[in-house]
Order: sequence, then structure tokens, then C-alpha cells
Amino acid sequence: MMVFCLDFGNSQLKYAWVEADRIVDFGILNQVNFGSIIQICQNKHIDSIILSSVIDVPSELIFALKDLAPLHQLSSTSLTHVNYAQYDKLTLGVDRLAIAEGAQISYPTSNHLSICLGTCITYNWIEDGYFKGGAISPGLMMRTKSMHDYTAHLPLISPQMDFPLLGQSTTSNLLAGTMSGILLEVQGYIAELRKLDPHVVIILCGGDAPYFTSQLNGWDIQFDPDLIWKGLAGLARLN
Ligand SMILES: Nc1ncnc2c1ncn2[C@@H]1O[C@H](COP(=O)(O)OP(=O)(O)OP(=O)(O)O)[C@@H](O)[C@H]1O
Ligand SMILES: CC(C)(CO)[C@@H](O)C(=O)NCCC(=O)O
Repeated sequence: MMVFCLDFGNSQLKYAWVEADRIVDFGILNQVNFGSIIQICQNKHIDSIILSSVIDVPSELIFALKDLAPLHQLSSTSLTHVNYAQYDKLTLGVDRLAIAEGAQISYPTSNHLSICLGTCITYNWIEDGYFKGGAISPGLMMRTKSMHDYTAHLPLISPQMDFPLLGQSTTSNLLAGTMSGILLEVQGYIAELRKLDPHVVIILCGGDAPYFTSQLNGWDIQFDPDLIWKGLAGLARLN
């Protein structure tokens, strides 16, 4: 059963082909239109399509996808393994719903906190299968770009794998505040949640996660760049 998974985020439009829980192929689309989708569907057999989008999708694209194969567009009414009885599911971004689902499928008997370092940083906390709470904060690029955009003289910095706790110049101060700021935020959330539940499983995903994985060595964290695809493939089966 080949599932064509689409994840339309605020920075990137991503896709993956998932067959029997194995990610066969993945990539990035150029535009939100059918032309760019049909290019990557050449010679592919598709059993079903699942779309997670936190951006507006033209209705023509939805109709065209439905013509290609049975489509499930993820929404707050989608069936889920995670229970939302204690959370306002209507307000939750569908990408977070898919990530929480991926974490639940991967760790069905554990409590977990999934942290996605994307356009925004999102935290999803699931206890006994219930979505208990979360947090949203600005992502890496949003932090660097907004300090540049909202000031007269701060330069736009590029993220780097090596970053200091404190800097000795404007550029290294910006790097420290942005990169170490995110690291300390993530470590702070993990530490606080572990006070509540020492056995909580922590899973890190999202486009910016690789900047922080080596610094989080020794923190007993799972790094899973495919968490959203696992969630989407599971949701495609359920819906
Ligand atoms: N072309 C690009 N445009 C914007 N961000 C990019 C691009 N390439 C890489 N990035 C990095 O990816 C990060 C976004 O991560 P990711 O791709 O996981 O987000 P997304 O899936 O588009 O967003 P969302 O969080 O809305 O799902 C940005 O903070 C930036 O550092
Ligand atoms: C927070 C983002 C932008 C992360 O991609 C997305 O999940 C979203 O638009 N969420 C809606 C608000 C919420 O999740 O509560």
C-alpha cells in the first residue's frame, strides 16, 4: 500500500512516499500547484494520499489530488490514536496532530514530548495517550530574520552548527542568543517536564533539529526526522 504524504508547512512544501511503514522517497515541492505534484508522481502507483497543510491550499489542487487517488485532508475531525478529550483539538495545527500521532505510534506505551524545530518550535505533550498540552515559540529563521527586520542595524545572521553561549561581537552575540537561546529553551522544557514525569520520552524532529542534536547528546533524546511521515502514514490507514 503506497501512501503519498504531503506536508505543507510555512517554510517548505514536503512530500514522502511511504510503503508498509518504510519511507521509500521524499523531497521538497517547488510550488503549491498540481504541476509540481504531477512531476513527482510520474510512473508511481498511489493507493492513497494524505495532506497535512497549515497553509491555505487552492481548491483546484484538492480536486486534482482527489482525481489522482483517494485523498484524506487532515483536519480536527480526522480519527487519531491520540485522545483529545483534554485539549481543544479544533485549534491545533494539523502538522502537530501528525507529529503527535507519529510519536504515539512509535512509543504507544510511553508518555512523550515531541519537539518540532520548524518555522515555529512546537511542543506536544502526551500522557497516557491523551494530548495534555503544548507550546509554540518562534523558530530559528523567525528569530534571526525578525531581529534583522525589526531593528535599524542588526545584521541577518546565518545559523551555524558551532555556536557560543555568549559572543564577543554583534554577530556572535546574535548567534549565541539565537542558537543557545533555542538550545536552552528546549533543555528547559525537557528538564521541567522530567520533573513531572521522569520517564517521559523526548523526541526531536523538524528542519532545524540537526543544529542541536550534538549539543543534546547525553540528554537521552530520540532524534526522528521521519516522525511526521510515520504519523501521516498511520493517519492514512486510520481515516
Ligand atoms: N527554503 C527555505 N525556506 C525557509 N526555511 C528553510 C528553507 N530551507 C531550510 N529552512 C530551514 O527550515 C526551517 C523550517 O523547518 P521545517 O522545514 O521543518 O519547517 P516547515 O515544515 O516548513 O514549517 P512548519 O513548522 O510550518 O511545518 C527554517 O527555520 C529554516 O532554518
Ligand atoms: C504552529 C505552526 C505554525 C507550526 O507549523 C502550525 O502548527 C499552526 O499553524 N498551528 C495552529 C495553532 C496551534 O497549533 O495551536
